[in-house]
Amino acid sequence: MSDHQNPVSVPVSVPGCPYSVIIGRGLLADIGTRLSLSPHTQRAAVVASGVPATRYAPVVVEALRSSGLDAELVEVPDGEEAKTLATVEHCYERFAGMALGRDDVVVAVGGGVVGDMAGFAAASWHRGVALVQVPTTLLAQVDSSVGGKTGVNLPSGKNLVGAFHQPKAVVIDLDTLGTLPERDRVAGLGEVAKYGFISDPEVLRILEEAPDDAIAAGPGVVDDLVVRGIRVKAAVVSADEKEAGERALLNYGHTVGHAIEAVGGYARYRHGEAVAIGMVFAARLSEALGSASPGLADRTERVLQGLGLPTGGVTATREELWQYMRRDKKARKGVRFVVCSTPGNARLVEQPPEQLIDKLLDSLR
Ligand SMILES: NC(=O)c1ccc[n+]([C@@H]2O[C@H](COP(=O)([O-])OP(=O)(O)OC[C@H]3O[C@@H](n4cnc5c(N)ncnc54)[C@H](O)[C@@H]3O)[C@@H](O)[C@H]2O)c1
Ligand SMILES: O=C(O)C(=O)C[C@@H](O)[C@H](O)[C@H](O)COP(=O)(O)O
Ligand SMILES: [Zn+2]
Repeated sequence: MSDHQNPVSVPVSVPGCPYSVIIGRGLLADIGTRLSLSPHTQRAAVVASGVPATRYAPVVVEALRSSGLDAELVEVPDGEEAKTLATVEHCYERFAGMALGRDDVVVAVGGGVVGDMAGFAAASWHRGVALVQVPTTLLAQVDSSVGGKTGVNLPSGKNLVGAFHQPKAVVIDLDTLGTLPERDRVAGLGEVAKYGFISDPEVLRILEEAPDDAIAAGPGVVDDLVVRGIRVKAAVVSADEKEAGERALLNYGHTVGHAIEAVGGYARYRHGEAVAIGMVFAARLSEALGSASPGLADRTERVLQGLGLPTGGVTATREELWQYMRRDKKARKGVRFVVCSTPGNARLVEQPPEQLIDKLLDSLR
């Protein structure tokens, strides 16, 4: 589908700050030529952790230096437990040390954790500097790098602090998936499957027909899945940047998923795994409310299990889960959930009966 000669470009038409998502292979070595930064940009803080900090961020730093920028690696602690204000503060201190100014740029190289955390650092440093996303996990390539949701977790809940801050560009180099461990490839497929339930049923067909190819994440099936996912995400955020309506559908499976992550201290589950369990809950809720025809929940479990994603085994009590679900950012008078009627069609429901929610939470054990 795409290589460094012919990358695919998907436009994100957010009013006032449109940008492109460039998807291809071998894109990092000349990334500097792919970004249209301000002519006043002098410095770039390249934020990364873990394997991307040693393997991909140095390539990005070198490429930006070749383009004339004063680029520095800002290494941060790795993993969901490090998606905190303390890590953001560490970034601020490094930005201060390199005199990162208003015309300069933050480049996030890594998974969704680094993208969200460094994105929030960019949104708040000097009240907002330019951001470029270079996602290196499947989850970040198909979801988190696009749309401008940035932020960090608190012990009291997931992504409770943050800002909408759109990137200037997103550069997806699919070759980086070659070093991604299987657990993270599979977790990313949780968000891929989500697009099948809320918008593009063809995604589910692909996951059902070729689960092993999807898990392998080699060239071919995964390229198609990333482009399909990004097209859905770009269309949704272009229509509803700040989640006044339709964007909430991207939260399918997340009300329970985020609660499961938080109860586990952000250490037990990958985000995509927790969302998978949350989608089983959402499908059962959809059926129980008569919003979906019978069979949706069974199909959900089959697809997710076929990919090696968890569909139950939750040890948290319903009281623990409620504590976090009540703080969900979609909540109004009460907790709101995204339900699915048929694959490709989803909507929000207000405050389903608490007894029903309790019964369905128990069913996730
Ligand atoms: N902003 C959004 O719209 C949005 C959307 C979905 C998810 N998220 C957030 O994304 C986060 C989850 O992201 P994630 O699943 O990418 O996890 P992650 O960022 O923790 O990455 C998982 C692990 O993979 C490593 N890694 C990254 N790229 C690698 C590579 N190419 N090779 C080897 N190792 C690599 C990381 O260092 C990390 O150890 C959650 O915090 C979630 O809330 C945000
Ligand atoms: O982009 C969105 O909007 C999403 O909801 C995408 C989700 O996959 C993602 O996990 C997001 O960070 C959740 O947002 P939140 O507002 O519930 O924290
Ligand atoms: Zn998500």
